[in-house]
Amino acid sequence: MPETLQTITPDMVIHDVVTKYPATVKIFHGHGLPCTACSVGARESIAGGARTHRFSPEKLDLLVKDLNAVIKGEPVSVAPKKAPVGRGIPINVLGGGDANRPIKQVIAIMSGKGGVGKSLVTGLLAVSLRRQGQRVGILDGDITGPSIARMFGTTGHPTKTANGGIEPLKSKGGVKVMSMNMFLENESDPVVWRGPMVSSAIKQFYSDVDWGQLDYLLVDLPPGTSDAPMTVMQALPVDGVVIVSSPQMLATMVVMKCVHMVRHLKGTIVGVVENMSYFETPNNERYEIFGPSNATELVSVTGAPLLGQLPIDPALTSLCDSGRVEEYYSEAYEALAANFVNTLKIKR
Ligand SMILES: Nc1ncnc2c1ncn2[C@@H]1O[C@H](COP(=O)(O)OP(=O)(O)OP(=O)(O)O)[C@@H](O)[C@H]1O
Repeated sequence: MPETLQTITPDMVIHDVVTKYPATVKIFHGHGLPCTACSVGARESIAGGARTHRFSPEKLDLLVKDLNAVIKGEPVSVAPKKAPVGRGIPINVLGGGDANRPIKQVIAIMSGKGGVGKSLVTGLLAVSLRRQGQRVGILDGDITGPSIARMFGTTGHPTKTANGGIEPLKSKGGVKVMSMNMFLENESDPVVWRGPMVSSAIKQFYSDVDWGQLDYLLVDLPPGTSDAPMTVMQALPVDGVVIVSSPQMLATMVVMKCVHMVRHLKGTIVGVVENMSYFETPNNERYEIFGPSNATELVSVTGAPLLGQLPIDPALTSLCDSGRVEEYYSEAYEALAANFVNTLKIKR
């Protein structure tokens, strides 16, 4: 039975309306109300937004009438306007569910603490997904500390495509990569930018890059829960978040901060990964170098499945440093990629 439509009223929060009825985003913009592209829209009512933008009562009535019309598939009084990728457009509204969009799933990889191997896990997950025949891109959202391009050995500067977009660099194995390093004269040049410039670069990496058709765009977020990762989460149509942690109590405590942040932004944690779980000797003996696993706890605090427990492997460091991450093979990463794909199939 079709779901009963709820009548949209001026007191409803803009975020709730566009989350429930994504078609309304273009109507808000058609009426010249940009709240869906602004962080205020996450908590502002339709009437409040209209007040801020000096709508007359009649104009507000017309907007509400059109919002109700569009959800019923009836004609509206304005030309629906394409909404910019913006802060107030909730996670999933721009993304999920549209089988025709060129990038099927945008997944952010996040860690509360720096150095737990988030970038490495992003890179190796992409490698394994690619081996399984998936079309994968990596957007290196760590603008001030990018490492993805180096890991894949993608050198050179991106060029313009025929339609004016930016062509991402492609790794040997076919992973499309976009990273700030590609725009620097020297890889070691620092990017000394304030927050707004960082967020603008990240948005451009999403919207101006010609990603083509992708099954997964993995976004390697900057570490922590500060302004930068929050911007990524708000600026891009993220369908889900994978949290990477390591077996330390401290890391689990910090994971809680990620969980709160993702929930605050109304996102979905699709899985957790425990990196550096153990070291395995050539005789298959396992040592838990950083202490016993706290995967069970990770699952319980996030409410998301454990996608993989990854070993410490000294071979990785030299492969990453020499841009040969795609030469690495480990069953643990193949299992991670398989779990990732299956989990997202279920979520879809
Ligand atoms: N499982 C592992 N085995 C061996 N080395 C690892 C493993 N995981 C990560 N490393 C190494 O640890 C270092 C830090 O990893 P990485 O840069 O991926 O961490 P990060 O969490 O993304 O860091 P940042 O906080 O700077 O973004 C790298 O040199 C990486 O090669």
